[in-house]
Amino acid sequence: MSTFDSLVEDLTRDVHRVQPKDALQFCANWFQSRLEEQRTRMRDSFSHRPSLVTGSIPTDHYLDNPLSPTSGPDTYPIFKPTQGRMSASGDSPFGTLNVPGNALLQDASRSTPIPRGSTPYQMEGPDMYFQSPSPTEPPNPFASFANGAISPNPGDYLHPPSSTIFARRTSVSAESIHVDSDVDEPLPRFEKTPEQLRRIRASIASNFIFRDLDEEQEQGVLMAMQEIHVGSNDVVIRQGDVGEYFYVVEQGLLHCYIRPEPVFNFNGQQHSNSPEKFLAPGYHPEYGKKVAECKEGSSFGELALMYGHPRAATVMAIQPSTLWSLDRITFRTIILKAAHRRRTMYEQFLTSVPLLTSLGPEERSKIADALVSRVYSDGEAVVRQGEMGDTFFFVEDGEAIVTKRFEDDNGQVREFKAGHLRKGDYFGELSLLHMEPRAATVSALVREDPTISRLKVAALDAHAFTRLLGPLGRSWNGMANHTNKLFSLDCITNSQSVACLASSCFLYSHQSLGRCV
Ligand SMILES: Nc1ncnc2c1ncn2[C@@H]1O[C@@H]2COP(=O)(O)O[C@H]2[C@H]1O
Repeated sequence: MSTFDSLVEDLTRDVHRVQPKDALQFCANWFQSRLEEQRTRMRDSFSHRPSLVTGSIPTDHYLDNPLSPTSGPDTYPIFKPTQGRMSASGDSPFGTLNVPGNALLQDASRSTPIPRGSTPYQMEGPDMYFQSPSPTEPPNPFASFANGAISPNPGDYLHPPSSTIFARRTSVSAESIHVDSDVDEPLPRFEKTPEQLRRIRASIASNFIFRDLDEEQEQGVLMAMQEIHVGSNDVVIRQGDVGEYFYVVEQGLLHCYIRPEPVFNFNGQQHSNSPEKFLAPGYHPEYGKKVAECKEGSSFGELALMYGHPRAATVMAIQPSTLWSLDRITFRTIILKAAHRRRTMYEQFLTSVPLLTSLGPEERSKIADALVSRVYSDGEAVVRQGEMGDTFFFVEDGEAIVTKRFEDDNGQVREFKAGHLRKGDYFGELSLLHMEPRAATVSALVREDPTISRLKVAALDAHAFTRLLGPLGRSWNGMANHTNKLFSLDCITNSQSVACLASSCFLYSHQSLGRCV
């Protein structure tokens, strides 16, 4: 697939997911963020080559222009987290961004913090809320490239988040965050009781947004969170607003609504939406169509924080609910750092995988973003023979055993060890390639040697596998055909030792010929 085709495919998926009210603006932002991501990668690869670092990187690879908000009228009262119940306040949504380390508050031309109470101008219509840099100018989606302002900290980039978080979407740079440095401006901290900490931990336990955090990062997140209680019908987020907080639901129920796109006639006049539509089930008279429910353990409000877009939906409490809010700066700083660390770790790992040697750094980077780590206890099965497969795996750490069952001539089921997988080996592609049940069982090695780590695999779902490992299609087929011709193989592993079964006999070869699971 060409780069263009794969970009369009990614964009189409994101548009379907977000269903933006202003599709053109969304696409413009999307492409801009992709461009930034690509520039960031280039900058990264330059910075890993010392000879190129000084003086020879094109200036635009260093540009990361902070947004330049201009004072304007507030459009909404907004609910802001307080240390107790949520309160309605007429303050600017930018007011609470006035925390240490927020580069968004640095107006590039003045280099002074934007005062509390100012907000970007918003063009307001019955169904439209566009951000504009000035009350008199239309929004310029490419402003950060057009004005050419140089960041006060060259090379100070906000890395795009892992695209595995939120289906391979990338971020728009709103704050400059040093993802590589350990020294950060202090993030907000709110003291908590052990009971509160326990409740937050329970609420985020199964939330994938927090999966990449190490202990210290998790601690930072826990301390920065604030408890909020909302009553029925309280609006927590309004579509079109600037995003300030991300929320985790501890208990309760909230609904997300999206207002319909405005419809224009040929004269450019807006049709009023038919009132009957809003009386239909699933519609809120003011906030539009219900698109999602947020229950215990789920979260919302991440999109605007990640991509610098206005809020994509209105979120309203249906029942009294307890939420934990996380401010935008902590969210971006910690979550992005974790994503960056994770990407770097996987990129390094993938360079050691022989199968991927033909791929370029950018392709490896995409795979790195799509991988999800899973850990298995000794003897636990990762895939089972006979089950349909929807995932492909690399062995990230530890070791795995491949076993195969078969019926002997007497009709008895027998099992034999068909392979031993180690770091860098892979399995699970056959059933994805041929849409067949798993040809063998792969389980975590039962360790007798205490120096061997627990089995950790990096998993790639079927969709990502097809998209990202598509370029290897010929190699897969080549391998499969080759091995089938040679041995009528049911099973060969990727290790240097290759075990295979042909007509109930074990052949043992020392070549890496093909695959089994
Ligand atoms: N279909 C949807 N489209 C957009 N946002 C959604 C949807 N379903 C749930 N949401 C959540 O609603 C939130 C509104 O604020 P954000 O745009 O920051 O992030 C959004 C998502 O977390």
